[in-house]
Amino acid sequence: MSVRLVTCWLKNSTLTLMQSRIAGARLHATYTHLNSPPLFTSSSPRSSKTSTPSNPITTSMASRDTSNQTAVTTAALTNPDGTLKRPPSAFRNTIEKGGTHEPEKGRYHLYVSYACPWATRALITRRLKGLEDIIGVTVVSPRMDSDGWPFGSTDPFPGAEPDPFHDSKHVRDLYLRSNPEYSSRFTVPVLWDKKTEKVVNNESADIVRILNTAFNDHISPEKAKIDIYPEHLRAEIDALHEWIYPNINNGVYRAGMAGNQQAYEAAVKDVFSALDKLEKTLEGKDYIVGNQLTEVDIRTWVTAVRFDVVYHGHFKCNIRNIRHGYPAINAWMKKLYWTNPAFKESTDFDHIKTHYYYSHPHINPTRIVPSGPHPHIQTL
Ligand SMILES: N[C@@H](CCC(=O)N[C@@H](CS)C(=O)NCC(=O)O)C(=O)O
Repeated sequence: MSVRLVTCWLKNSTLTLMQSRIAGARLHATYTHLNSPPLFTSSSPRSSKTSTPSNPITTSMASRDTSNQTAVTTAALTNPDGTLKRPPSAFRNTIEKGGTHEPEKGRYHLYVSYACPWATRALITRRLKGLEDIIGVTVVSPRMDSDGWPFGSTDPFPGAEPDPFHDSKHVRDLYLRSNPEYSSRFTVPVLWDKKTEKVVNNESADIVRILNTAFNDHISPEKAKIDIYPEHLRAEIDALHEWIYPNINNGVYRAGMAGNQQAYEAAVKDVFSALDKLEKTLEGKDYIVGNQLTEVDIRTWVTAVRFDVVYHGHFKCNIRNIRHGYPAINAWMKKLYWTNPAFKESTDFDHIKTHYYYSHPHINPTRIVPSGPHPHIQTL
């Protein structure tokens, strides 16, 4: 029997498809990998024609747009040495005035899963910037099947919705509508252009920055003023992404998806060393950088909020938990949840727990979703 396992992992510039073969009780995985260059560093080359300081999404994204679309034809799980591998995101276009995708009210749509930390980055940013009337959202079922993320019409699950515009059964149908030749992973989030029927971008790190600035002329001055990647903090933000992404955001996946003991132990060590460092960074502070909410908070928070609930158990990141082991991280995480509706309203623990425990049968073959732990963040 051949089973395609898909998981929820990424880098700010990568995505993951796992395809593995289960023969009897044995699981054999084949892996491919493509490295993706880091995005949006302060020193990234930019096109002076299309890039402005306030819009860090560049034409270099567009020029990379199709380069990897057909490059990954088999799924990646781990390398021969047991470490996690992942291919890069394929659609890297932007929304900008004068570009292929112009900022327009009602033209764009986000397809997300509440379970996915990368999709949740986009949801939080949309809410934070007050883009609810500008960009629609559709939430898929958290239970991935052999065709990937199903819409609510295919897999009725509380909170899961049908595709409002097409007869899509799965998110993959959108990708194939956009590009029938597409042969890589069918990941969320997807930023969709209803006018051109194309995926604009499927990389959450890009989408967060697109939403940060592209629609500023369409929202209230108050919301337009919110800038989560401010010029004066960019170097610091970029430097934080350099260690938070590999060791925390992707670190938990490196631990959970490790193919052997050695790879697992190395990953877990990285996770907890980085959490120790983050704890020190957050002591006495409400935000990770400076005195204001930035994209680093958003990108780190989506992992932190899943930590005790799924990464501690399902991904075996169980040296400490956030609740008891990291008071400063815990306080920062809870404060954002309870004081900023963008965070709480983008979080659904039922979708989160169901997705992880259901969708990785190589880790949890019974697909039983554990009763605990209760998401402690819900208690003040
Ligand atoms: N590059 C993406 C990666 C997103 C990603 O890996 N999403 C996972 C869910 S958390 C997914 O959709 N996986 C499906 C698959 O691998 O086929 C991003 O950051 O936006």
